[in-house]
Amino acid sequence: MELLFSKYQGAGNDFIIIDNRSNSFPKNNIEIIRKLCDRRFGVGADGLILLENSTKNDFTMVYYNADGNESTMCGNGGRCIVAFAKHLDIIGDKTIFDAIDGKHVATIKEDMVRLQMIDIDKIDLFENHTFLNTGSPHHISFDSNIDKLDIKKLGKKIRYGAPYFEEGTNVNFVEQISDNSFKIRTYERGVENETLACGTGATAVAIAANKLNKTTLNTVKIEVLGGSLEVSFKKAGDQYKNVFLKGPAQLVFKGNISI
Ligand SMILES: N[C@@H](CCC[C@H](N)C(=O)O)C(=O)O
Repeated sequence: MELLFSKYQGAGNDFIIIDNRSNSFPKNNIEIIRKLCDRRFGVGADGLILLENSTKNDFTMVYYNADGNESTMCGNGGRCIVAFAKHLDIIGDKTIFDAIDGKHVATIKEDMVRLQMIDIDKIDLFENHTFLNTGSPHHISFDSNIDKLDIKKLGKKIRYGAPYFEEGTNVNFVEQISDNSFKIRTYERGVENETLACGTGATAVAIAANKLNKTTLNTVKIEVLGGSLEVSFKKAGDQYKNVFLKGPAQLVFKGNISI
């Protein structure tokens, strides 16, 4: 079978995106998804995303990690699928789409996509880390010199350790740069390595930083290895609402591949 795909990247977090409105993609074949994401034997990507029909909104996003398993929300993937839908003329400059964690509103202007994320009302604070779910689970620890860290080794230990075990978590190492900017490096579950950016991770770090009084501002800049992201939110008591993730989402190339 010949498969038409597009490859997108958002701050260096890269995805294969496929128009599956015809339901012809073999979505239960983990091996095919894994091979397509393989950087030597396939197209190469951190994840694969299907654009499918929605009965209520513009489209549905279905997300798979590079290991072939369907996973929870992907913030950068969500921004990239908005750019893809716009390139397909499915949407204009605004959209509402469905994803595994619910309905998402987004806007696109040139290659910048601003995506609404879920509201957050539960943040677990521990002595040396913070844990919260922004559509995907995130373990966050603040450090002084994250450039020096072996993210793959440290991240893997936390991802497979207690209390996460097999289900796992994404792991973020964070360094404060200024009042409202932070540098982060993320180990992603399902890629099982460091990626150049993680959107749900950037969102989690911005909210954790506010919760821990590391910033009092409600627009936070997040520097990642692949570029810059911006997270804004409204704090209402213990809740964080109107959470938005903003950053670039760009087409890298399109192609056909036999599967
Ligand atoms: N890259 C993502 C997160 C994708 C999901 C994650 N790997 C998981 O399984 O939790 C993002 O941009 O949010």
